[in-house]
Amino acid sequence: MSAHIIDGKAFAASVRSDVAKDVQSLKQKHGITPGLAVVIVGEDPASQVYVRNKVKQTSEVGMNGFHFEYPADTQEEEVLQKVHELNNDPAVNGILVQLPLPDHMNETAIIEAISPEKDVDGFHVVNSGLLATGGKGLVPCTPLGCYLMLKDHLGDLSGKKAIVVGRSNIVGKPMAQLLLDASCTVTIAHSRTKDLPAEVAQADIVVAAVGRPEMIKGDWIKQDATVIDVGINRIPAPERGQGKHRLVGDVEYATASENAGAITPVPGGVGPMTIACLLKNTVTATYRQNDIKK
Ligand SMILES: Nc1nc2c(c(=O)[nH]1)N[C@@H](CN(C=O)c1ccc(C(=O)N[C@@H](CCC(=O)O)C(=O)O)cc1)CN2
Ligand SMILES: [Mg+2]
Repeated sequence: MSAHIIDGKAFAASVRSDVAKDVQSLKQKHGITPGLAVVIVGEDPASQVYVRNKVKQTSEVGMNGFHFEYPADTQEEEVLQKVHELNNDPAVNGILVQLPLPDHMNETAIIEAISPEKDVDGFHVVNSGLLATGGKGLVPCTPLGCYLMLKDHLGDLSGKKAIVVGRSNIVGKPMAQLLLDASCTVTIAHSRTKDLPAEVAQADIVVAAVGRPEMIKGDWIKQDATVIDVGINRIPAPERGQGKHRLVGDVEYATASENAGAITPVPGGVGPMTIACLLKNTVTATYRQNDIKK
């Protein structure tokens, strides 16, 4: 049977609509307009598209957006200076520095310079520590989006076997923490995992975040499993014409759809939820900074 398609685009629209209501209420009841500052360094075309969408959606939900662009050869010190300025700006409730940064910059140093209360990407070590210890921090947007889609589709996740393929600090590890927190039995798989097909075949929930096109084969997927595909890979598509490309995920979508109970598409799955959760985190940060209970 063909899997249910989890429509991340529609779900993201509903998250944004809830965010817009919260923003309206913050303005009316408290006279506060949440502000999100986005910093981008360099000219990576994909990053520029993501940042443009972040800035556009920030204003669509009624928040103030602040956008700072730096050329690729900017010194790290200049970006750190901007982060310090934004940390001290009361009109700014959320700060994010778009990744990846140019090679000469120390990504960790820049992320750690962001005030944890304004770190709406949830990448600061204080926020990862809070997530790991069950505290109330800010949760990275992509895993938060995956988690919300899983909860919406499956309801109670407790007791389910979940596998997260990929162990990055920004997706794999926080995703595993969220699933563990929801009482799943969690396996984190990576490039050294022995017999990955056998590990995947046991999972009720598969989160693929390896960044390798269609690496997870459809026939590995257990019958009726829920598959969340974080990968966004651009591959050549000569069938569409010379020099053309298409997007695929980390999961072999067509064959996985035959076994899975539900699956996220690429595009239109996890990607749109990343930006919706960024806006959600900015509202959460604003509530907390102003000691307002929702
Ligand atoms: N500071 C951050 N940097 C990066 C993050 C992040 O969360 N914070 N995540 C990614 C990029 N990203 C947001 O920044 C992002 C990626 C993809 C999408 C998205 O909507 N993708 C579409 C397809 C778009 C396309 O055609 O290329 C989809 O999946 O439908 C949104 C946000 C790395 N950097
Ligand atoms: Mg992300």
